[in-house]
Amino acid sequence: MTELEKLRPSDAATRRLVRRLVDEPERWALFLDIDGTLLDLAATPDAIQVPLSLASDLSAVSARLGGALALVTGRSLPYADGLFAPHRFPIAGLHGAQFRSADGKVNAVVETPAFAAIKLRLLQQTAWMEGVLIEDKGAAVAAHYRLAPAYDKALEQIMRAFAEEAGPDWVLQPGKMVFEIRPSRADKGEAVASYLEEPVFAGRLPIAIGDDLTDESMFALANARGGQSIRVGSLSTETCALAKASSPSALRSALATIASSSGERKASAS
Ligand SMILES: O=P(O)(O)OC[C@H]1O[C@H](O[C@H]2O[C@H](CO)[C@@H](O)[C@H](O)[C@H]2O)[C@H](O)[C@@H](O)[C@@H]1O
Ligand SMILES: [Mg+2]
Repeated sequence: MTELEKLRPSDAATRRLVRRLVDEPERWALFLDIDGTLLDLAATPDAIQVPLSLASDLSAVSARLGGALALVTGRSLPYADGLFAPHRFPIAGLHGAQFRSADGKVNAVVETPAFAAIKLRLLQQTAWMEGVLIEDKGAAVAAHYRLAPAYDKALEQIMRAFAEEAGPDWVLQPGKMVFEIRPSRADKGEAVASYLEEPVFAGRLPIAIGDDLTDESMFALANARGGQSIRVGSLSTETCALAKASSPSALRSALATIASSSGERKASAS
């Protein structure tokens, strides 16, 4: 049994991922969501834990793919950078509204004074909701009710009204125990499409891996381009993802296997 087989990830979708990226690294481009996909979900946005070897594993997998690995997240770009420093990946933050190319160029929506005023009123209007957390992400804002599920409906109403008031440049983005108001000009699918125009990614088949509603647009894009899409963990809503992985830890173990198999190809091929 090869080293690769001893480190077998825990489910079929991640096993296929390992096979693909080990046997044909020149063929694929990898687009990874962060929360609920690379990282286990936590009670609050800042309570997440980044496993020690994850950043270096991601860097090794990126090297194996010739740099064709991007993170596509609802987190802000600076926040996502901080999770994996000193490694710097191509990152699309705020669900695609902040975009850093493989060559480091950044194109991002900035908040307006009117949006800043809306965020302030949101804080004031939800101050009484014990356990609701407002996450200010600059050109986006998230209202979390993971610690206060009873406020789900009331919070949705408030966020819907503010999204309306913010106008066509912003849109309501529901997620796991969260309602967000994010810039409407780009979603994760459009971010992946933009990466696929870049020399590092061009000509490769996309593999999009995510866990939440916001990832459906990149699953659809990957599927439409003849690539693969994997939904991680459990979510009650329908998905267009072609495969399911059991958990972020199953995905992390697959990435560790790929990272540790530098140079090794299919045993039978050797
Ligand atoms: O697109 P992602 O990288 O998955 O980011 C989506 C949102 O993730 C964060 O919220 C979620 O994770 C939190 C920590 O595990 C959890 O407490 C919360 O309930 C989840 O909704 C982040 O706070 C958001 O800004 C992201 O948009
Ligand atoms: Mg996620």
